[in-house]
Amino acid sequence: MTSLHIKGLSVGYATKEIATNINLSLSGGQLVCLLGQNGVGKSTLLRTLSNLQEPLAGHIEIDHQDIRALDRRKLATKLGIITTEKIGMSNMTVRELVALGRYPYTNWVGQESKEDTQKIEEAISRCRINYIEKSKLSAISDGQFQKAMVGRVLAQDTDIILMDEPTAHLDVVNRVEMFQLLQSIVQETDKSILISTHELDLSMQFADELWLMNFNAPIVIGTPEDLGLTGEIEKIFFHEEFHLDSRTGQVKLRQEVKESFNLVGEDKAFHWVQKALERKGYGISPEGVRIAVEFVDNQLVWSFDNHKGQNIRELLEIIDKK
Ligand SMILES: Nc1ncnc2c1ncn2[C@@H]1O[C@H](COP(=O)(O)OP(=O)(O)OP(=O)(O)O)[C@@H](O)[C@H]1O
Repeated sequence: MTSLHIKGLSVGYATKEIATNINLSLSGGQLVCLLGQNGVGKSTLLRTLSNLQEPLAGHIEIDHQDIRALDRRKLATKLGIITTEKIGMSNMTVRELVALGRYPYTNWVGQESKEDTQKIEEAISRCRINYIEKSKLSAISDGQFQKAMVGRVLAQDTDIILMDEPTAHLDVVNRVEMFQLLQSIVQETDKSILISTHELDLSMQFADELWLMNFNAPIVIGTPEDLGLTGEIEKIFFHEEFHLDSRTGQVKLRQEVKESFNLVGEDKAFHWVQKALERKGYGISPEGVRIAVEFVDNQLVWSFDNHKGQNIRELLEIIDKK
């Protein structure tokens, strides 16, 4: 199995160094999510790892060979990358796009061998895009296009796959489907996938490992759970006015709590009432006035200070009037 080792790597541009002294490894059957704020250098790192950009210092080794010593075709049999650049081939069909992944293997006339055909068909099925394989790229949605791009890199059949923001511009259903697809690939094929992403909540749920990139700091590595526990995740998304709750991926405002309530009751009702109270600047504490909630016959029932009601808006109105 192919492995990638990064040793003392510095990445950046002639005008500025973006990240220095990076030491990391990537190998079999792992989905790794590279997280960090805009401009921290995620794309620069991915481009450097795939030899699209020269490192400023250090080495990137695949199977203990420096990638700069491998010719393009050889490297393309070991590592595949999907960047965010749009490819201007809208007249091509989905199948033709996936077939492009075979370029390191096809013979000089570009004819498809039996093995090529098999790999292309496998990639199409795995990405569940059979139903659009004859469609033109100009006639498919962003979500379908992203899956076709994954199909192309799967057809390339490399052990290591890098992707720059594979869920950019996708709706929530397609974003989840993309993460499920990537997880199934690493679990069933033993490939390693490294993606840069802004999807904190999905990364927490699907990644085997997170690489957290922060400005002027070493990259922090660990399982989502370890980094959630140690507070590292909240650190990289630090902001004076809000923070990201690493358990839920939700934004929480740092605001003065106006008043706290002793919220008690059923789980689902508790969750949504708590969310509403926090949005309005209230807190939850056993010392506060009691708010009891239930969820009966698919209906919220709350009671507070001699009032009873069935929706959260009424509860907030009563609290606000007090
Ligand atoms: N060709 C370039 N020449 C000089 N600086 C560049 C170049 N491309 C990017 N940069 C700078 O490098 C830094 C890192 O950019 P990069 O695109 O790698 O960040 P990123 O973490 O991928 O950001 P985003 O989340 O917004 O995609 C930024 O300050 C950016 O302005």
